[in-house]
Amino acid sequence: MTISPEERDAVYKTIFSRRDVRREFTDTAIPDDVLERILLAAHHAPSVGFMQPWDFIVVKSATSKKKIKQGFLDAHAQSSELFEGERKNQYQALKLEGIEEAPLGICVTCDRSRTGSVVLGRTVKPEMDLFSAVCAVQNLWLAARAENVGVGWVSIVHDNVVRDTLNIPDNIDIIAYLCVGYVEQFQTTPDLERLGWLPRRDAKNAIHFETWPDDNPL
Ligand SMILES: Cc1cc2c(cc1C)N(C[C@H](O)[C@H](O)[C@H](O)COP(=O)(O)O)c1[nH]c(=O)[nH]c(=O)c1N2
Repeated sequence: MTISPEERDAVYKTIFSRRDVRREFTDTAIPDDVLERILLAAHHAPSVGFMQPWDFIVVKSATSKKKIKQGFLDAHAQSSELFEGERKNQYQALKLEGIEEAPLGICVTCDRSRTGSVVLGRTVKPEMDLFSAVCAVQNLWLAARAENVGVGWVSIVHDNVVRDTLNIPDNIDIIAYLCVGYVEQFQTTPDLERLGWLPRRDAKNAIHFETWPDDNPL
């Protein structure tokens, strides 16, 4: 199957216009067929040894969202102590989640023992199963963008809060808590760039040939 130039352009458009969404969610419900397509795309991610270690927990209840939001507030307060001076003020002014505004939460997990202890491709790099679950997150994020649905990743919550709220067993790793919903708009630049937290690194400084450069520019 060949991808036509128009289809290729749509893929790049999706990649470059994907954003982490934290504030622009609307309450419009996501139709079941749209959610199914997004989750099916996530489920078709590559995975080490084809172990497909992920599960997706769709969270709709206001009670669960409230608990996770409280977990965010606690972790955020702790995190802000790690920044100093003006940087701390800047950190505290950022909106870094849309847990209660988003109509859906999706928790992505990883079952590291799903297909037994020896996994093709994981034998010398044990973290490959976790990376596979992250590939599922990226598929989900891009498929959502193609459906004009926004996604925001919230990692400023301790795992135990998400685990207790969603009844996730101890042997299952928590990879991501995602806020998902239709949005008023997708920003053209990342919020952290637009608000002066960090600039986008020049792509040409990230791409090297043959060896690690002597002087690796930012
Ligand atoms: C693993 C991981 C974890 C997080 C994120 C991303 C990833 C990949 N990001 C989103 C992140 O800030 C964002 O992707 C970058 O700022 C780039 O912006 P765009 O995604 O291009 O809009 C994120 N954003 C946020 O507001 N709160 C968070 O807790 C996190 N956590």
